[in-house]
Amino acid sequence: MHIALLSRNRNLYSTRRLIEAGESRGHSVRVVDTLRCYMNIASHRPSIHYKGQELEHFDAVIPRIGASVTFYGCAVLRQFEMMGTYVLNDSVAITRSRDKLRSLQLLSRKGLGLPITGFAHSPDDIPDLITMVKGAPLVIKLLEGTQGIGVVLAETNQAAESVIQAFMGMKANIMVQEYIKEAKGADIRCLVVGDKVVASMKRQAAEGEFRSNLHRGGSASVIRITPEERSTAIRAAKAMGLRVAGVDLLRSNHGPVIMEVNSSPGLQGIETATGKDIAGLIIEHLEKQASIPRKAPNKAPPKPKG
Ligand SMILES: Nc1ncnc2c1ncn2[C@@H]1O[C@H](COP(=O)(O)OP(=O)(O)OP(=O)(O)O)[C@@H](O)[C@H]1O
Ligand SMILES: [Mg+2]
Ligand SMILES: [Mg+2]
Repeated sequence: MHIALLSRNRNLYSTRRLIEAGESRGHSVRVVDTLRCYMNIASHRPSIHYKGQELEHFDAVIPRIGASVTFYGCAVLRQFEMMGTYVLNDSVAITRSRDKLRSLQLLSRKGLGLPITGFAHSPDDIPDLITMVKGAPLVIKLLEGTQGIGVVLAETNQAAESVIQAFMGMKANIMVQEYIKEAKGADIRCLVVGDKVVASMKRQAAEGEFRSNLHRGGSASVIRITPEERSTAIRAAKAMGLRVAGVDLLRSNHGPVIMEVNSSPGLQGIETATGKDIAGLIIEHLEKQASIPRKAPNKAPPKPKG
């Protein structure tokens, strides 16, 4: 296969590993810088231009689209879809995954477990909002946050109220969530490829910290997940329409609850923690999927609603 790897930087761990895995399985892999793609969208024959030339035909595209380039990256990916190219995760699913509220609403509709989560616009509704998520301690999250930045634990209702007021005053979009105390600062990352969890790891927050993000000093280790956790992760990826996803779960008293679903999950942490060749498994999945004949080149497979 000739594979396009949409990525801003070929030196990133995940990008390097996917090139390595693709080439070692006999494929050619070209790194295409997402932000250097441009296109004439009104053309009868959709195509993509790149650094002065038309891009060649690819059998498959692996999108690695960072949160800061979601909008442009998804437009580029959509163009590949219009050209009939097989994409590992499609643009609609990636767009959906980048909106935390929309994702949680969709997962809730599918009956998946979530922490009690609320959101509101008006400062007048703050006290009610706090009651709705069962009061402090509670977690307040910026919808656009990443790497644990913008995630705050409020220990009292009073603290919660002032933090929410402050965020609202800054016109920041937030959600308020029940604090899953029993998770004890740990979360579980399940890496889903196709309809399987191919690897999972536990991330434990550093001493005195409740956020388990590796960027916040958390540490990763291998973990055995329960059948319920496994099926929750698979159902979550499916609900989002993602073929490859990083599903983050918390172990709560009422079973696994989903925190978020990532559409470009990093490979470094999970490959290091588990010693598994995840990049290889992704390429293997791509080989199987891209070879399935698709009916109309311009039509993407059916997608879940929302
Ligand atoms: N409701 C909650 N109860 C307990 N701990 C939580 C809760 N929400 C978040 N956390 C902790 O805070 C960490 C960061 O939260 P979250 O993953 O939602 O945001 P983020 O990491 O900033 O977003 P992203 O993963 O997209 O970069 C989680 O990994 C988890 O350890
Ligand atoms: Mg997170
Ligand atoms: Mg995320």
